Amino acid sequence: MALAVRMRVPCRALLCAGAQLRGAALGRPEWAAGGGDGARRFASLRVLVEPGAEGRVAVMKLKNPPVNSLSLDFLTEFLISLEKLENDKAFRGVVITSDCPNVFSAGLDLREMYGRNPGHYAEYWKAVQELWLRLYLSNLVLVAAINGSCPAGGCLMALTSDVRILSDSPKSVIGLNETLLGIVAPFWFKDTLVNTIGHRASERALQLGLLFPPAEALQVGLVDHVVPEDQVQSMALSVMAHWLAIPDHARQLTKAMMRKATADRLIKQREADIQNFVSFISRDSIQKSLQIYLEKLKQKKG
Ligand SMILES: CC/C=C\C=C\CC(=O)SCCNC(=O)CCNC(=O)[C@H](O)C(C)(C)COP(=O)(O)OP(=O)(O)OC[C@H]1O[C@@H](n2cnc3c(N)ncnc32)[C@H](O)[C@@H]1OP(=O)(O)O
Repeated sequence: MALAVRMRVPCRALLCAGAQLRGAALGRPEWAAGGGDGARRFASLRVLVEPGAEGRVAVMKLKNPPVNSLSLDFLTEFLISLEKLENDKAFRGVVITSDCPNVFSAGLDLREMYGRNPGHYAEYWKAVQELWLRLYLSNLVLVAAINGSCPAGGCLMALTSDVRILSDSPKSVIGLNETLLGIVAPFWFKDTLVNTIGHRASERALQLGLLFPPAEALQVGLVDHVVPEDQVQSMALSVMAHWLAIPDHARQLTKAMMRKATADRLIKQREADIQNFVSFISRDSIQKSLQIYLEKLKQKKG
């Protein structure tokens, strides 16, 4: 039974070791303990982890300004933080939120997917897979407190949570908008969406690259609650308390039962998925689409 509850994801240790090496190579400290909570509060450059009330819940704040794009450095730091929390038996739940105003996460970092070499694309995609697997199969209760815009990879990250709370703001749009960039959401992005909002709604949302405003996101089931911006965190903690009232072993086994088949589809073909990504993203036509999209983002500023 313990084996079933504690599902491990292969290659995690390797990825984390890689991250530590990368950080060390950059000559900066990996972790800084801080504040009165001593060892329980820790931070990397891009992820702040604070213990919440009663110490059973941690709040992870994404801090990769300006838009919390999921760069390789960010992903590796996030995975190390998550592993620390998973390994600390005191923690039963994590609220994931953003430290950047108006943006939860802008999704995958386009600069990691444009103008690089195949080896880099492969390393990056492996880290993206790892993020999804670790979050999707986490034994912790995960609540996404989505306090801003949440496109593409940001939406994928939120979809791995057990509950999503979205701030009621015109900036807080959420969805898998990959087609707008001329790229295609991989099957495991699609599976995660289908498991959340169903097949027909996903088909429409994915083809049109829809970014749902709060009321529509709630209606389609992409998020569970929409609340005023200043209540996102308190709502997340109150929902968390409800989920923590369930015995961990029963909840964890149920979560695994619901999610394992979806995760296994990727686990069984991780290497092929990496190769598909590398050949897709390396195509001249895809690189051109990304270039145009990046230029549009820059022009938007005027
Ligand atoms: C085979 C399948 C392969 C891939 C799957 C990919 C999934 C993805 O996640 S692709 C990424 C999709 N993301 C988006 O479409 C979001 C793009 N960004 C935005 O729409 C906006 O930036 C915003 C998130 C709504 C925030 O808007 P705002 O606050 O007005 O900031 P900006 O001025 O737009 O951006 C500031 C700065 O950040 C850069 N940037 C924005 N998004 C990304 C990103 N995803 N990756 C890298 N960089 C990003 C933007 O270009 C600006 O850069 P400057 O250098 O300051 O101009």
